[in-house]
Amino acid sequence: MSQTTRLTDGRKSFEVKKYTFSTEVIPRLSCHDPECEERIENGLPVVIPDANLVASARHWNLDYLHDNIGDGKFMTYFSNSKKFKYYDDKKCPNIKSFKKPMEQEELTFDEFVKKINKGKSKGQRLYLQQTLNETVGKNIVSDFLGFNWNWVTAQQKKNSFGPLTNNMLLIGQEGNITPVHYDEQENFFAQVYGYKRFILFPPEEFPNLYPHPTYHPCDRQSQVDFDEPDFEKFPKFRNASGFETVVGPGDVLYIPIYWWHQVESIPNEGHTISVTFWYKGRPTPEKVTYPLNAHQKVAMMRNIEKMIAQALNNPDEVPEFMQNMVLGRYT
Ligand SMILES: O=C(O)CCC(=O)C(=O)O
Ligand SMILES: [Fe+2]
Repeated sequence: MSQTTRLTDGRKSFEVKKYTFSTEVIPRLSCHDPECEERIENGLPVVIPDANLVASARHWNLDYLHDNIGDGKFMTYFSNSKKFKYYDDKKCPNIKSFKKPMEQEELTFDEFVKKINKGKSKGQRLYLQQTLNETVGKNIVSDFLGFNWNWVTAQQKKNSFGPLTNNMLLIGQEGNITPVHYDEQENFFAQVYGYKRFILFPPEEFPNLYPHPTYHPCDRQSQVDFDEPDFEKFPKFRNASGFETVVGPGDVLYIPIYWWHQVESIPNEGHTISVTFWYKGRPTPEKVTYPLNAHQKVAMMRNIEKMIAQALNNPDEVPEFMQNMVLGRYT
């Protein structure tokens, strides 16, 4: 029997699966609370219930989007399990034995809605993940313009984030899971419809989470499966300890750059709808201070790994090269 635990978003409470690691709750703070500002400034996650970032989209649901989103194409992922583990198509040739963990196809919104129902009979799940673009209909444009750009742009300026790179629309079936990974951008994650469980780990947890090599299609994703952790292969995963929360309609979660996150659409209203606000990170400071922080060290490791892979010009040679460099010398 798998154990469960209860999590709340402050309004509703949910029974969720209990994993092997311990977690603390991510603080939920008003956008007017100085502590909320402090956390964002210090690169710490916080749930903000009253930023009204996507209040203009509070009426969004599948029917409304179906009628208003237009005839554009939406990248949709198909998985035969609950998990949607991201992979980079361009890196697939680097690993000959790599089996794609999911399929992807660009669909119109109408096709997406129809395929959700077809998928159900085949035990196949869908997850739409598409950057909002100019193909959307006029009502969606108007909702988009009504986002609280004042608040989010003020945050960007105050915290010296780089430019906004995109707003990704995510529509997932309940039960869908985005396995644990980190992104190289700052993210104000806005929940529109339904509830999502977020499990976060700070960049310091890099050694406990065993990310795939940078040249692997699943770069930035952990190799550890939370449902069946292989402690022999990944012994330090026993030391992992994280943070978690549930976000519901109207909530914003600040996910700091390089913070690990697993995201689970909680079974409740059939599906979930979210919009991301991704920003480039802060510029590297002119005067570096020491010791470097964990996120700077992760960025450095990535650069060194990429340099080695590029210099060898053959991904197959990287593991032995890395081992020769480290094993028995630094271990
Ligand atoms: O909501 C999800 O399923 C994934 C979201 C995510 O990974 C992100 O916003 O960076
Ligand atoms: Fe992410």
